[in-house]
Amino acid sequence: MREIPSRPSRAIHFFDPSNAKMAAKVPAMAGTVDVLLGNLEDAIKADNKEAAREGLVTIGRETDFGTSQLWTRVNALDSPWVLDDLTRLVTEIGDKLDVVMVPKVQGAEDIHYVDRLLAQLEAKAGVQRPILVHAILETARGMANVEEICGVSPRMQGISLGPADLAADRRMKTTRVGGGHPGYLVRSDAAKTDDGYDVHGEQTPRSTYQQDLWHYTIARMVDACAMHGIFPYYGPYGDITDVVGCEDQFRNAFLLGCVGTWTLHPKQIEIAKRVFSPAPEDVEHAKRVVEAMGDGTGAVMLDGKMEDDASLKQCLVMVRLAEQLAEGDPELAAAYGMKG
Ligand SMILES: CC(=O)SCCNC(=O)CCNC(=O)[C@H](O)C(C)(C)COP(=O)(O)OP(=O)(O)OC[C@H]1O[C@@H](n2cnc3c(N)ncnc32)[C@H](O)[C@@H]1OP(=O)(O)O
Ligand SMILES: O=CC(=O)O
Ligand SMILES: [Mg+2]
Repeated sequence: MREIPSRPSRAIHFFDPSNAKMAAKVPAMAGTVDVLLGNLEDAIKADNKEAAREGLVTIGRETDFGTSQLWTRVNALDSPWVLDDLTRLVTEIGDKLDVVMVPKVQGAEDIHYVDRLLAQLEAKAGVQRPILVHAILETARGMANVEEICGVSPRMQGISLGPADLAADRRMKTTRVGGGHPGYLVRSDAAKTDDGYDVHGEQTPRSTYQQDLWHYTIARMVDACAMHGIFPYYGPYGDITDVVGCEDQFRNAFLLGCVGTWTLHPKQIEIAKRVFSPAPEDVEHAKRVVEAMGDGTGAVMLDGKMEDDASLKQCLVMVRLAEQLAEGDPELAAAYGMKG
């Protein structure tokens, strides 16, 4: 493969194939969410690992996924389950499986191993196209090696941030699954008083602004992915009830360059689809810039602002994403004024 296929993947929706109630919902979700991911790793009880694997084989065989992709997250490479996960899934449903997500990737050697194993299993099972690989960025060593990981195999489809494991591995002092922390903030200066400085803000309140714990990590991941032509994603937002905080975290990732996110609960799917589809007003503006820029060179004024080759390129990113999403979604096509 010379180029990783770019398909909509705004929401990578996690389900537990060993949970009968959840698994029963999957066929009806096919075609409504960009990616359905059968999770075999964390969040699946050790006693249910085999049931989850077999549940995914059954779902893979029996479900018509329509426009949705089927992904899996296999167990970690140092676990007793991963060899059977890969062997069973590729030989039984390899033709349906688009992407294998590999957790806790440390370096190029992990991807080499999965790459070789997939090639052997694909050949054995007669799978006609390569199954792609997606790494989770959730160890400090993986973070240090992120550029190398992104470029190590032509199967590399993308990378997701794994904020929970990464926080633990880095020994961050948080206890959450993704999202921010109220203690990670900056504070305005203390006012000077006759007695010195009003450090507690008793007379002159000092404003605080919560900072983004994940800014550095996401930005570095985005650069590493862009450099190698693969796709970056935010990961889990564990506070299912905080739909507002979830939307903000997703939007930060979208603005920084991510193409999608994980969804852990059905209520996060709508948020992900909305946030990772460009806003119609931004698409409208981008189309006007493209129109105004003519052959794409020089500088023009539009609404009092200078536009040139560089802003045109940003606008083309927006328009092309909108066109891609409009192709499979009549409602978005209408909102963008594009052909569905
Ligand atoms: C750090 C990491 O690795 S994150 C990735 C690993 N974690 C996961 O994959 C978690 C996936 N999600 C879940 O397990 C669940 O959503 C939980 C445990 C968070 C919450 O589950 P519940 O307490 O059952 O949620 P809730 O009661 O709101 O569910 C409402 C309905 O949605 C269903 N549902 C919940 N989550 C999902 C899901 N991910 N996919 C499909 N259906 C789901 C429930 O079965 C329930 O169905 P019902 O109305 O027929 O009873
Ligand atoms: O697997 C995801 C994480 O945040 O850890
Ligand atoms: Mg993890």
